[in-house]
Amino acid sequence: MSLQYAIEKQVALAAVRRACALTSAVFNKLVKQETLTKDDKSPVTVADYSAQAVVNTILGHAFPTDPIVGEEDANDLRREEADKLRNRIVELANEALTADLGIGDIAEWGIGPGQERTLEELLDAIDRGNDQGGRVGRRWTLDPIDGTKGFLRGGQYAVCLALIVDGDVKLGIIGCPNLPVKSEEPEGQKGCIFAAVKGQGVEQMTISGANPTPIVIPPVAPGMLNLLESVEAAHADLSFNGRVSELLGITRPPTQMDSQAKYGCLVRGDGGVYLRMPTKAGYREKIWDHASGSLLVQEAGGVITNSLGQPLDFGLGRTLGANYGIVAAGRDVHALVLAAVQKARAEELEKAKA
Ligand SMILES: Nc1ncnc2c1ncn2[C@@H]1O[C@H](COP(=O)(O)OS(=O)(=O)O)[C@@H](OP(=O)(O)O)[C@H]1O
Ligand SMILES: [Mg+2]
Ligand SMILES: [Mg+2]
Ligand SMILES: [Mg+2]
Repeated sequence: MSLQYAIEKQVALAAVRRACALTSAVFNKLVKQETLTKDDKSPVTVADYSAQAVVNTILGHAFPTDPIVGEEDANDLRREEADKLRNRIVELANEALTADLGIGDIAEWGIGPGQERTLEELLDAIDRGNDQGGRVGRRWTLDPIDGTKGFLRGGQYAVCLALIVDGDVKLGIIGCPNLPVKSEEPEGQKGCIFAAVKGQGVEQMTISGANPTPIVIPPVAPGMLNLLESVEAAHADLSFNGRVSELLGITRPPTQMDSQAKYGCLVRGDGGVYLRMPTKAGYREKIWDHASGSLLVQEAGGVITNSLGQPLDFGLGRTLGANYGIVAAGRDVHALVLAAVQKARAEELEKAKA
């Protein structure tokens, strides 16, 4: 008997691998040489659109009735003046879709030599990401490039794809083209993929899908705890994180890193705590920014909650609803971290009253 979600995992890995190859190619060919135009760079790049086109094309082929909650849409691309951008997307997406079959790939998923798509097909594929999410049914959620700013800086970014059934994340993939395979060798081989299936644990493999290796969050040696946090100060309250570190007696500096690559680092033990508190009232976290990471944490033996200690709810729509931040850590440290977060929050409220 085959494992549950085995086909979904194979297809999702194929899609994420092709999107990772595409984003790496864009960085090497266009970003490094500064040939992206201003329009390509802000607020989303040609790589975000092309990667979403590739992943949604493959999902649409393999699972034609599954809705997709994707970050991007093709509205701006359909404008007359976006013709250059459109041409680039067709070129990049087709290069990725028609590349030779790799580990586990099957041509029936619409990939491999000769499987070019037209501009209209690719724009429609991007717009397949327009599902509104919800409590009932099966759907995918995609962040074609999480950490777009990290991507443009040549730092960390991730291609993130998850399958959600009745609000519960069943499969989560995070592709990190720039992440060192071994954290102890930061200048060594780069590019890894993390894959988690509910009830089946987490694997780390190379960016080509080779050497899948099960991983669990290792116990943290005393004094070795540190925080994994955003690079962008607008995305997380970094001074709050400083106070939490102080309360926990953490002396190691935080690791600042863009994207859900942070969740990959957490599960393999590069830093013991993921902490992300809101910076401004009103911002709601998007499901594609945390679905894959949340399953990784749970399947690697960790705990992920909001700052009230409640589970994250992926059945509310495109967002996680009211934002009480996100706290993730190994099972042995999560309660300690949560207590420190709540103490720091109470101090803040006291100060605001005074
Ligand atoms: N105000 C605010 N608060 C919280 N989060 C926000 C905010 N604004 C944006 N975003 C989302 O942050 C995503 C990037 O993830 P990170 O914050 O982990 O990495 S980073 O260091 O900020 O790049 C980023 O994902 P991408 O858009 O895919 O890059 C955003 O969805
Ligand atoms: Mg974005
Ligand atoms: Mg994102
Ligand atoms: Mg994104």
